[in-house]
Amino acid sequence: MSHGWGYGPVNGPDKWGEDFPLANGPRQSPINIVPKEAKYDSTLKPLKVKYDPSNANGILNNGHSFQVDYVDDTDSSTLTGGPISGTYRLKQFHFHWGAGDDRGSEHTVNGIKFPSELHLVHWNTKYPSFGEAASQPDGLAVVGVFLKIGAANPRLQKVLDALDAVKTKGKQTTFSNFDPKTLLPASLDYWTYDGSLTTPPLLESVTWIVLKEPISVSPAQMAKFRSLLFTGDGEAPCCMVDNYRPCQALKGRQLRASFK
Ligand SMILES: NS(=O)(=O)c1ccc(C(=O)NCc2cccc(O)c2)cc1
Ligand SMILES: [Zn+2]
Repeated sequence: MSHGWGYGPVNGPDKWGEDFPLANGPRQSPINIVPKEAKYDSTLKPLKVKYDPSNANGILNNGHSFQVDYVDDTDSSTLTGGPISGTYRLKQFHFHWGAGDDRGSEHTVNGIKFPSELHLVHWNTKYPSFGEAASQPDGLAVVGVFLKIGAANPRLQKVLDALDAVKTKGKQTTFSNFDPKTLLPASLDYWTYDGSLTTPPLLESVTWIVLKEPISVSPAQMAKFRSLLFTGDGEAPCCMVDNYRPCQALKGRQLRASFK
């Protein structure tokens, strides 16, 4: 692709392999989760999430999604336990979503797509930085949370209210004092497998931790996600929707469950 990657017919997931050969690698994400094929692993520990709301450090439209960034120069917002060893620091969270409620998530369950999926991105502090960690097989841990259409989710509202200020690619604004733990469902039961970033550079450095229980989102709240643009100011506007990669082959990987 001569132009940047995206989700359109010319630069979308089917074309990413031209510039990013890892697209056809052995541990690509997302995958279809088949609960009956997951192996319960009693040695998996409970997830331990400790976030400091004061680490929230802005919200950005990066042209592919929007993300809320966190200050990650200390261990004040971390993920430990679960399938990972050591301490992983929260770097950012973002979402993927569809043009309609019938699609939008990256992972699927028994082939079912959810309207959206939240990703909380963490990096292993055994490495000096996110960039370094992103190139290591145990460098990143992403917690995935499905969003399901239902009652409006008050926990999402502060994020949604900030979207008007980041409508177009490259726009960013202040975003402070937000604890992403409030976005998690009651149960932290999870599936886990070894995978990759779901966008270029598709690095195979992610321990995926996908929560079984979804959180709710209302149709009106989904409309707020869909009000964003892939395009920058002055460009022909293109709605930011369907920013999800299709499921990739399991290629012999084992999917484990933290619950029976
Ligand atoms: N959708 S995802 O959670 O798999 C995901 C998380 C983070 C990123 C990301 O940070 N991309 C930019 C990047 C990647 C590697 C090294 C870098 O310095 C920056 C991409 C996808
Ligand atoms: Zn993501």
